[in-house]
Amino acid sequence: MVTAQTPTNIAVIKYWGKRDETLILPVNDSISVTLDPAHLCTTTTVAVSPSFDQDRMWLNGKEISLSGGRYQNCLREIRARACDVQDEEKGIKIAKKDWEKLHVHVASYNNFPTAAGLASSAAGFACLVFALAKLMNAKEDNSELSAIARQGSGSACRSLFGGFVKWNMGKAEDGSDSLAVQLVDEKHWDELVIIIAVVSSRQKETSSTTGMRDSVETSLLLEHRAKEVVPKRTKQMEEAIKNRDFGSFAQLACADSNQFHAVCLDTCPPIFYMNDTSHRQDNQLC
Ligand SMILES: Nc1ncnc2c1ncn2[C@@H]1O[C@H](COP(=O)(O)OP(=O)(O)OP(=O)(O)O)[C@@H](O)[C@H]1O
Ligand SMILES: C[C@@](O)(CCOP(=O)(O)OP(=O)(O)O)CC(=O)O
Repeated sequence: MVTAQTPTNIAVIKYWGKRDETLILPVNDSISVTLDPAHLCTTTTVAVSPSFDQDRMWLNGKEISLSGGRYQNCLREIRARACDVQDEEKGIKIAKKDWEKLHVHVASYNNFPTAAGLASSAAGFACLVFALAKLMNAKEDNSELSAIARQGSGSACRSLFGGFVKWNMGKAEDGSDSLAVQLVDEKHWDELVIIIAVVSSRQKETSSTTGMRDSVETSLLLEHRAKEVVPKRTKQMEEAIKNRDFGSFAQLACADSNQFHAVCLDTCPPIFYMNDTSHRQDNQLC
């Protein structure tokens, strides 16, 4: 049995739009900051036993179906990388080839609202992949694991690292170069404080997956954003982070967030992720 804890991450240059829905390959690079694990995080326990007759998962205490492609992709990819496990003290010996036949049980808890816009899928899939990799003794490093977590939820690839993280969109059709890299670790800018103001803990009306699919199909602004705006803005953001230049960082993050919401509004049917409270707080902050 293995237990892992993974924090969520908040994008300051946002991922919005896929060029491949199955492999979860994005239309632009993105940059995020990973929160302190003491705050918004997922805790996931994975267990294996010869008595389990199928893979099962409980999320926040309720059983969920693992039949969806995203969970199956993560399980399959980690199983393919499983290695021998031997713990003489505990009398455990599992050979590499046995993992194909063994089933896992997963229990996961988010200590913050699920599916409410706080990146529960990011912390959730990163934690699941990390815990499975430890359980099955996979030898891959965190960037390699990020490419697997990405197949659970795009933003999850960035939660495998602390500090500021970049998800390189990559070019390869098989997604092999679409992975996360750490830009700077959590100590680089430790005077930066992130305040999360929860304006609603209700489940969003449009999931990120559906929302970005509609945007890719209908928003011309998305195409302009991905091709013209984000490449330049990503470089500027990397520079602001490297220099701990809060003025530029804040300006770029606000501009990117506003453009993301503009793309949502440019989508048919339009998507609204902000409510009256968010607008009131925006007015106070800007
Ligand atoms: N701890 C977890 N382990 C595995 N999967 C999870 C976990 N938490 C959430 N998920 C999955 O992620 C889905 C929610 O993802 P969704 O992208 O809609 O919302 P979000 O990630 O909270 O918000 P956003 O992406 O806008 O920040 C859940 O329905 C569930 O399938
Ligand atoms: C607005 C975002 O938070 C969207 C995150 O979308 P997801 O990663 O949740 O989407 P899927 O890949 O379909 O699971 C921006 C971001 O985190 O970069």
